[in-house]
This record gives sequence, C-alpha cells and structure tokens, in this order.
Amino acid sequence: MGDFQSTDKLARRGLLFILSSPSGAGKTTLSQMLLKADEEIKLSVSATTRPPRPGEQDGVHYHFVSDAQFDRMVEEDDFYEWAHVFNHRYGTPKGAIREALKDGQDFLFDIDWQGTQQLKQKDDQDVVTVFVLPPSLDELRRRLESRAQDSSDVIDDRMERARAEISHWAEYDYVVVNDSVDECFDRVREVLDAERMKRTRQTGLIPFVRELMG
Ligand SMILES: Nc1ncnc2c1ncn2[C@@H]1O[C@H](COP(=O)(O)OP(=O)(O)OP(=O)(O)O)[C@@H](O)[C@H]1O
Ligand SMILES: Nc1nc2c(ncn2[C@@H]2O[C@H](COP(=O)(O)O)[C@@H](O)[C@H]2O)c(=O)[nH]1
Repeated sequence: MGDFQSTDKLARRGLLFILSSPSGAGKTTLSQMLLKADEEIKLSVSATTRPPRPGEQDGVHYHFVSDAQFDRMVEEDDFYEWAHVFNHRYGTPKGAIREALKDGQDFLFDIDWQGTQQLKQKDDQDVVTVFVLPPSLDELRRRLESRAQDSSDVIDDRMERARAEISHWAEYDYVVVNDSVDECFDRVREVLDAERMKRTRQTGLIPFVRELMG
C-alpha cells in the first residue's frame, strides 16, 4: 500500500436494493441471509394492514398498523410508495432514507412490482432491482405450504396471482432463479457487490483520482 487510502474505503452513495418475487419464491429468506451477512445494508421495514404471522414482530418484520393508521400515514404523505397487495395495504415509510443514502447507507426492500415501479419513478439512479423466480409453480406451492403460516385459502389466492406477479419479471435489472438457496444467495451478493462499485456511486473517486494524478 502506498500513500493513498485504500479504494475499499472510498466514499460512495448508498443504494436502494429491491427484491421482488411471487409470494413464496424466497425473497424474505434471501433478505434475512443478506442482512445477516452484510453489515452495510439495512432493511426498510414496511408498514402493513395485514395481521402478523406467528413469530413476526412489530417494528422488526413490519410495522403492523390498523386501516385508520394507514389512512393517516397516506394523508400525511408518510410513504415513499404504497400499494394494495393480496387484499391488504403495504407501504414504505419515508423515514430518513434520502439523507442516509448520501452517507453511503444501503437499504434492502422486500416489496412487490407496484412499489418497485414507484421507487424507480422517484429515484431511478439509486434503485437496483432483482426479481426472484421459483424453479417451478409446483415448488412454489410446496414452499407456501411448507412455510405453514397461511391458511389454504390464502395460499390458493397467492398461487392464483403468481402468474400475474411473474409477468413483471422483465421490468427488473436482474433475475435470479431460487432453486438452491445458497447458490441464489451468492448471485444476489454478486449483484450487490458489483452495483456498489459502479463509478457513479463512488463519490470518493473524483478526489482519489485527482490526488492520484497529482
Ligand atoms: N431455495 C429454497 N429451497 C427450498 N425452500 C425454500 C427456498 N427458499 C425459500 N424456501 C422456503 O420457502 C418458504 C417461502 O419462503 P419466503 O417466506 O422467503 O418467501 P417470500 O418470497 O418472502 O414470500 P412472501 O412474499 O409471501 O413473503 C419458506 O418456508 C422458506 O424457508
Ligand atoms: N409495494 C409494496 N409491497 C410490499 C411492501 N412490503 C411488502 N410488500 C409485498 O407484499 C407482498 C406480500 O407480503 P407478505 O409479507 O404478506 O407475504 C410481497 O410481495 C411483499 O414483497 C411495501 O412496503 N410496499
């Protein structure tokens, strides 16, 4: 190492990393793996009117709110984006995302295609989108059933909507198939690592190169 600081420590702008998929394809599993493995990314915790599943904690997995609370948040313009998904409402609270992005904080979003479109419209340069496909529809149903957290009506409804969800695959920057979860996770991390290195995100490059050139 010479006199210059390591390029690993160059300042960079954060990114909004979105994982979408049909229900049950595995984006929550991949998100949890990513949050555990990577300290630089933080989950954007959505608000939802859906009731909690067993084991889900308020403020950790979601902010569980009533219809009236959700209405108030919409009126007060508290959401970056929100949408109706599977008979409930889900939304991304604005929080301090914009400010934190400037400081290099990355955010992970587990949201559907509607939310993805809205975030892209608002902040295309910071958004990186990944669509997760199941290896087959039979396997998708098996996963929803093996999760054992939704009633059979809810599972039937989500399976019925799976094709419509999948039809949005081509709107995404990257598409991965979640067959082996470990292999899929490796692909997701490769995408994140490469996107972090994009020249336009590396705000520390200009002073670094200036110094390099003397
Ligand atoms: N590659 C995989 N192989 C086998 N099972 C998997 C794989 N990935 C995830 N699963 C399992 O499938 C079930 C559904 O996964 P998960 O909850 O992550 O899906 P999801 O896409 O987040 O669904 P939702 O949109 O409904 O929240 C879970 O029980 C999970 O453990
Ligand atoms: N547009 C948004 N979609 C969201 C948000 N939070 C979650 N979701 C999506 O909803 C479905 C169902 O989720 P589940 O937890 O009930 O299984 C799934 O596709 C999520 O990605 C959000 O804030 N905005």
